[in-house]
Amino acid sequence: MAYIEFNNVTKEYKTGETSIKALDGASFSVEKGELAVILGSSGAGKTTALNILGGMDVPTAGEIKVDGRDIAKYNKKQLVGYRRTDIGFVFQFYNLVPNLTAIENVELAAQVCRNSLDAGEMLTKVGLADRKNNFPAQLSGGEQQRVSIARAIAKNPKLLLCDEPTGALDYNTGKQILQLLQDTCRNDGITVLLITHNSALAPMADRLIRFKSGKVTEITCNAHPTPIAEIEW
Ligand SMILES: Nc1ncnc2c1ncn2[C@@H]1O[C@H](COP(=O)(O)OP(=O)(O)OP(=O)(O)O)[C@@H](O)[C@H]1O
Repeated sequence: MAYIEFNNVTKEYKTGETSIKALDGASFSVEKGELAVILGSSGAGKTTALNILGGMDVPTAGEIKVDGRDIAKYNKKQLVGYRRTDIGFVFQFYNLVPNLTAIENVELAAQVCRNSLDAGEMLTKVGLADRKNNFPAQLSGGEQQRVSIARAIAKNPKLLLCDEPTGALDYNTGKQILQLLQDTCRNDGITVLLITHNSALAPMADRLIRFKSGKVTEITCNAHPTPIAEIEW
């Protein structure tokens, strides 16, 4: 059994008479320690799949196994615990607490986890040791995203889920962030799932998962992923 098993998952949103199938029998798996890139056009169901995998949303039907446990069967309390301890999120717009410093933002996340890692060490890892006492407004977009990655990995999560993490960044800054995510996966053994619109990033993946109209239309495994530094777009 794979580390992540997303089996025949459906998510239907009903508003009045109309219903939208954001996911329509989507299936994929990811092995432990892999970097999986999720590609697909707008509205294909990528964010819905990631949110369900992260315990932020629940499926209408289907099975979602993470490390052998079916999280689709979790009750609300179990989902809170799962989100808190097992999942690190990185979003397009950082979502840092504005009136806390960089290190306080990382500590805040680490405090709620049992096996959390040292906040200062995580900021050093993402190259921000000398900016730890700055507030988010004093940091550039790329630096804020580094803090949000430090915050996510300080939880020592099973999965690092990244939804368009470079969507708000320029080319070079975005590339540095992708390098950091690739290094985190390689050096720390964290399983990383990364949503992007940029199909040029496909070669950086151990596994490429393509979504279309709520379904997974293609899964490709790559034995020799390309270092992000060698990818141009
Ligand atoms: N809460 C919701 N209520 C109703 N429809 C929703 C809701 N969330 C998502 N949808 C719909 O489900 C479909 C899939 O959305 P989703 O955000 O997962 O796509 P996506 O592939 O992540 O798109 P994008 O790349 O633009 O972020 C879309 O048609 C969207 O409008």
